[in-house]
Amino acid sequence: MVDSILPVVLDQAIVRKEGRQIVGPLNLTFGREGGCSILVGPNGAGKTTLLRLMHGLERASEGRVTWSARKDTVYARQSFVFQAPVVLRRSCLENIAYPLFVRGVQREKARAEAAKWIEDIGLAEVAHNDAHVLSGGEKQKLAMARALITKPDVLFLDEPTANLDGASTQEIERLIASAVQSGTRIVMATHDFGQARRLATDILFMYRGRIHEHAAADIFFGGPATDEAAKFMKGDLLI
Ligand SMILES: Nc1ncnc2c1ncn2[C@@H]1O[C@H](COP(=O)(O)OP(=O)(O)OP(=O)(O)O)[C@@H](O)[C@H]1O
Repeated sequence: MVDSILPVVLDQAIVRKEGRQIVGPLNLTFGREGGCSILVGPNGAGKTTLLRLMHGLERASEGRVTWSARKDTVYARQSFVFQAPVVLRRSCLENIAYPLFVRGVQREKARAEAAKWIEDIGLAEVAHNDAHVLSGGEKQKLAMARALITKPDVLFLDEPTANLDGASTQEIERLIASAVQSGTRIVMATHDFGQARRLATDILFMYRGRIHEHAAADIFFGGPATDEAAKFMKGDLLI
């Protein structure tokens, strides 16, 4: 078994939709060094498309995305949490255990592991309730636990706290920080600069489908190198 599905390399990767180039060409590598890479940039810059491309939900129209493992391993060892939490028609506990079930882990063992996670996210009392009755913040915590239970090499997060209040955001950020500590590489999009400052090891500033700037978080927040990023940081409209 490989140690990690990383590095992943994007080589001249382009995504076109309806004849329009919406992302790329991108040349990028996410290595094994760990951490939390955060994508920032205006609406429509291509952040979601880039995350989906890496996760295999979009195909490169040109160029390549190359992982350091076979396809089946790559799919098994990465997860994605969307802005709107995805909840399966099952109990809360079974939602969290589900990725272990599909990987062939024995049911009791999977449930025992899920029970630790449900305790950790504060939903033990509703473990056997239908997950659809949870609040938005609770659903997102559930989605995070389900994404993390397999200890993925990489976790993609697309604005995971966009619709959440402060307390729920804090909980999700705790899970993200703890995943980074455990060695999961995070690649995440956010519009929340405070969150980017709290979590990022490096920042990728995206604009019009391209990465305009990629820098260590302290360097980026100390003063972006490009005019576009500086304007964006100031809150100026980028058109
Ligand atoms: N399926 C599609 N068909 C056509 N155009 C698309 C499709 N998906 C995305 N786009 C376009 O691609 C561009 C990039 O979209 P994307 O959602 O990746 O941007 P984003 O940076 O995540 O934006 P936001 O911050 O608003 O979420 C946008 O102009 C969008 O309209």
